[in-house]
Amino acid sequence: MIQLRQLTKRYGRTEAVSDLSFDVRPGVVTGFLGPNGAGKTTTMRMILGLDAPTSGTATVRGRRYADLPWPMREVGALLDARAAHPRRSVRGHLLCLARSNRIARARVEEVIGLVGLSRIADRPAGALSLGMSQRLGIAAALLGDPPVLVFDEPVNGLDPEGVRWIRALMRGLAAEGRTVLVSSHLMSEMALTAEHLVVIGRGRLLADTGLDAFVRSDPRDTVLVRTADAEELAHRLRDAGAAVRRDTEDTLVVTGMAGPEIGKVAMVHGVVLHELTPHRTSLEEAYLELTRTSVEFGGPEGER
Ligand SMILES: Nc1ncnc2c1ncn2[C@@H]1O[C@H](COP(=O)(O)OP(=O)(O)OP(=O)(O)O)[C@@H](O)[C@H]1O
Repeated sequence: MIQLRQLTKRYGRTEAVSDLSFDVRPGVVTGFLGPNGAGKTTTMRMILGLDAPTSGTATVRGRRYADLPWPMREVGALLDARAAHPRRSVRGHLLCLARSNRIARARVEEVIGLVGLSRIADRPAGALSLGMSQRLGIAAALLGDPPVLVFDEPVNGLDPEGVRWIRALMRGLAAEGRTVLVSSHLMSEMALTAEHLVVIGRGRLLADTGLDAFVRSDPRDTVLVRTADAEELAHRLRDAGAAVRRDTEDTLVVTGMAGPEIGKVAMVHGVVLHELTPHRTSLEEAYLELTRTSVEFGGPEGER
C-alpha cells in the first residue's frame, strides 16, 4: 500500500504537486495519469525518497522511504531506464545492486531470466537499446522481490512486443497481490493495463476511481436517433425530460435518456425510427475532458 497525504511540492513559484491525497492498493494495477507536466514524476520521486515534500507525506507500507530498513525489498522502481552505469554489464549492474542490499546472487540470475535478458547479460548497459534498458530497469526494480512497485512511463520507446510484455508483467505482479503504480500520459495505454485510475492535472487530484466507473459516471453519453419526424420526436422527448439537439434534417442527438426509453416514447407517439445508436463516451474522451483545463493553462509553465 502506498499512501499520500496532503503531499505538496513547490519549486520556486511552481507548485508541481498540490495537496495530493490518495491510496494505492495492492492486487490491482493503478494507472497514474496526467498530461505532460502534471506532476507524476515529482510525486513518484517523493514516494521513493528522491525529493523531499514541501509539506505532507508519502509512505510505503506505513513508513516514509527513508525509514525503510531495506528499501529495495519493500519497493521497486523504474524511473529512469538509462540509470545504469554505461560501462557496467547487465549482470554486473544487478550484482552491484544486489550486494549493497544483501540480496542473494541467485536472485540476479532469476530476474535476468524473468525480463528476458539472459542472452545479453554480459553486454555493457550503455550498449543496450532503449527497450533493453527498460527491461534492465525492471529487473533492478524486481531484484528485492518487493511487494510494492512504481513504474514511471515504462512503455515509452518500446516496440509493440515490448509494450505487450510490460502490460502482462504489470498485471501479473498485481495478480500476485503486489501494489503496482504505473504512470502514463496516455489513457489508451492505461485502458489496457490498469484497473484503477488516479488522474492528476497541474499537480492536483482530478479523479481516483475504477476504470469502469470513470466512464460510467460520464453524463455526456448520447443516443443518435434518425427519423423522418425529427421535429415531432424532439418535442416529445423534451417533454419526457431528455435534452435534444437537432443534428441534421432527420437526426437528433439525445442526452439524458437511454435508447429503450427513446424507442418507447417514439412508439407511443407513432414515430417511425430509422436508427437508434447509443454513443458511450470513450475513456479517451472522458480523460481529455477531465484534463482539458489543466492542459490549456499548463502552457509553457508545464514544460521543464
Ligand atoms: N527539479 C525541478 N525544478 C523545477 N521545476 C520542476 C522540477 N521538477 C519538476 N518541475 C516542474 O514540476 C512540474 C511537474 O513536473 P513532472 O515532471 O512531475 O510532471 P509529469 O507529470 O511527470 O510530466 P511528464 O509526463 O512530462 O514527465 C512541471 O511544471 C515541471 O516543470
